[in-house]
Amino acid sequence: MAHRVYVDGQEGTTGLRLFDYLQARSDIELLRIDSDKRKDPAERARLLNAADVAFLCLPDAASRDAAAMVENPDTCLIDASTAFRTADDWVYGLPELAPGQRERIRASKRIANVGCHASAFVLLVRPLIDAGLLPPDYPFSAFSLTGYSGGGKQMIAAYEADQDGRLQAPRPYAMGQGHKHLPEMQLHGRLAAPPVFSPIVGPFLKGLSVSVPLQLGALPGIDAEQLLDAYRAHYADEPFVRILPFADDATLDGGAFDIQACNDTNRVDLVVFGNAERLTLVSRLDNLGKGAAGSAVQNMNVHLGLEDSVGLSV
Ligand SMILES: NC(=O)C1=CN([C@@H]2O[C@H](COP(=O)(O)OP(=O)(O)OC[C@H]3O[C@@H](n4cnc5c(N)ncnc54)[C@H](OP(=O)(O)O)[C@@H]3O)[C@@H](O)[C@H]2O)C=CC1
Ligand SMILES: CC(=O)N[C@@H](CCC(=O)OP(=O)(O)O)C(=O)O
Repeated sequence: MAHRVYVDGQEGTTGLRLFDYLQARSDIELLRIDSDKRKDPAERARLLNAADVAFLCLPDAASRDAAAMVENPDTCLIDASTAFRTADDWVYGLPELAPGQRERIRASKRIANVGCHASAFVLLVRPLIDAGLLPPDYPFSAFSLTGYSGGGKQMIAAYEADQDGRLQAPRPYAMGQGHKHLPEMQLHGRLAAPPVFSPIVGPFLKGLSVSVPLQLGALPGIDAEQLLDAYRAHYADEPFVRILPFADDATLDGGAFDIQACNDTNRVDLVVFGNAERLTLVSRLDNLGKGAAGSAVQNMNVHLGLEDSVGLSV
């Protein structure tokens, strides 16, 4: 029998992308809300409680309201917002996080999907901390370059309407160190303190890359190959994680890193750049794919006991 699936927020950026993934599947029965009722609490509550899996593709406050509407103990919620990513009674929706995470996602009815910047950061640092190669109190920092679809419908509209070209240069933001992904970066990265985090939005739709610089002088005995070995061991059986060989930037992607190379896939690429003194750990993913809707589908697959990759591309 098909799994009944409802997308609350079906006309938003993440919701539309999820629809693309789900519509094509014969094992899914999509429960649709009439467009003019999409903010009607009674209709939303009816569909949320009729679903086996309900995706919340909503702003944080609306996600909290939606979660409170669910009375059916069999409804599994997969929330795309920031609302529950560090909550004790929700499971972090990153199957690759650590041993046992897939089983936790399978067993839980409350799955908090990842933040796009946060997942790209956590996938880089967590295996190295778990392997004892980086200390949790290392003074971490990270840059993230992202496409404007990460800001949802309003930011997409602003970029599409940019008549005077003011948005055509990259724009750093959240410089006051209050970005909403910092708590999940710290908790799920297992860091002693939040990183210094510098996101930058650029004039392209999608694609995201996080860079984490490392000063090897502060990490005696550590080199790039050890870090790559730890990635290879940790991600050995992961269908969506690709470890690139140690790189100098003159050889990869024709001389400049292509942060859109994972677009339209659910893949994340990890690469280590640098020399014997200084390294940069770099990840890239599609912020709407592995950073949002693709990852939400992967979590649903895991929860339902299916192969991670059903309906997703690498
Ligand atoms: N875009 C991205 O790359 C990522 C987004 N996310 C998260 O996913 C969630 C959705 O983001 P995104 O799709 O980008 O946002 P959008 O603004 O594009 O879409 C949000 C949708 O939610 C609807 N909505 C708002 N309030 C309510 C309500 N009270 N009841 C029902 N529907 C409501 C909106 O309705 P209307 O159509 O009327 O505007 C809109 O369709 C957010 O929490 C975001 O932080 C997570 C990872 C990445
Ligand atoms: C360009 C841009 O604004 N991007 C968003 C991140 C989008 C994302 O990951 O979504 P969550 O809000 O669910 O965490 C930001 O940095 O806030």
